[in-house]
Amino acid sequence: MKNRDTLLHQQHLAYGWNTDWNNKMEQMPTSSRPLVPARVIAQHSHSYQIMTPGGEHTATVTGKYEYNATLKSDFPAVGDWVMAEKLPGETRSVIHYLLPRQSAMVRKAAGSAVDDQIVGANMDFLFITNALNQDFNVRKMERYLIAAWESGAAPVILLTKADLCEDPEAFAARMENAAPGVPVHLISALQDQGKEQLLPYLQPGKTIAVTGSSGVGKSTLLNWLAGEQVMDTQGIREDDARGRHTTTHRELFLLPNGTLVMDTPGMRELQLWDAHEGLEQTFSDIEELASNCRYRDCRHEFDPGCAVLQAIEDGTLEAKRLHNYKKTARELSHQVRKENSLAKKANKAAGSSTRKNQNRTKAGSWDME
Ligand SMILES: Nc1nc2c(ncn2[C@@H]2O[C@H](COP(=O)(O)OP(=O)(O)OP(=O)(O)O)[C@@H](O)[C@H]2O)c(=O)[nH]1
Ligand SMILES: [Zn+2]
Repeated sequence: MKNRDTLLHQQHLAYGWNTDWNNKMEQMPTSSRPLVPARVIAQHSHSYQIMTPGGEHTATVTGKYEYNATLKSDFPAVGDWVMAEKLPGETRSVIHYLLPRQSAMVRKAAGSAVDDQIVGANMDFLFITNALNQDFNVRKMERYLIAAWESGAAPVILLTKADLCEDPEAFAARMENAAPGVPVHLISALQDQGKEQLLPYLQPGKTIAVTGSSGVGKSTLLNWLAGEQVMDTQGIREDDARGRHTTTHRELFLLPNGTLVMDTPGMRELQLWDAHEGLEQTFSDIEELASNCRYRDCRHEFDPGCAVLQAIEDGTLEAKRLHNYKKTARELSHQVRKENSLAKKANKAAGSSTRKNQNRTKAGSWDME
């Protein structure tokens, strides 16, 4: 029995617990309850799967947690570390509070400035995938990059299905231009090519989220990295048509080498909102040039002494890239205005019920009393 406990304890440690998390836990208010740290590995509509020192448990949040939560993002999400209490004699736990997130992918609920949802938390790396077929789209990748920079995780671009492309290097070069400072890797899961480039990310205890549009090969990639079938792929779904794939639903997997990988939804569902920091990082080449424009509020249009236009003239910057930058900046500003006015309307309608929101504590800093 002793052995088994030790093993499970190690298994828990393998889910990414480290001294940083231990410090965060120690900064939390003390509790008289026997709380242990656990990591959320799947989210269902009313419950979670969590990995505790005693193995995998089903869990729900306490009533007090629910009462204090005002935003969707206050609730645990896949990848979160929570403090949980085991229910006696059961493989079930209750979640008392959340440890402050180190990084988070946020999905804005459409039409609401305040109600955002976390689609993945505490990732170290974000693999942004794009397939080297008709799917290849620089502009789409720029949007993913903005979200990635906003999340706090380090973005890595994977160009998948390299076997389908005549000149993959040319596409890689285009992507590198569009993603300054972001590593770009060419891979083919089907032909087992390029895995060695991913080894620096595949470290024990590190968490990698994989994102990208449907069909780019995310599931195939995860299975390839795992060296076994951990995800259903589209090819397989087609074979067993009538919903026979009712395997237990998991969103955070432990690879045999100790790396954690997370499956996240595509960006179609991820609205960009108030992402100006991410915009600046995604277009850091333009931001850097702009710092040399004569006027601080240069619009890079017809302005004299514009370093950005000069770079286009010199051929060191693609005109298309400036075009994308401006277009995205406009979209973001438009989105912010739209959401703000919707939020104002919602606030008016809600009246006094928003008072609770103003008093709420920040996500991750739950008061234990
Ligand atoms: N030629 C080629 N095809 C691939 C490769 N990787 C995946 N595919 C194929 O692309 C299709 C989609 O792959 P999936 O892994 O299911 O894609 P996904 O991104 O997980 O799709 P969703 O689950 O819809 O998000 C399947 O038919 C795979 O066999 C690759 O490296 N080369
Ligand atoms: Zn300028």
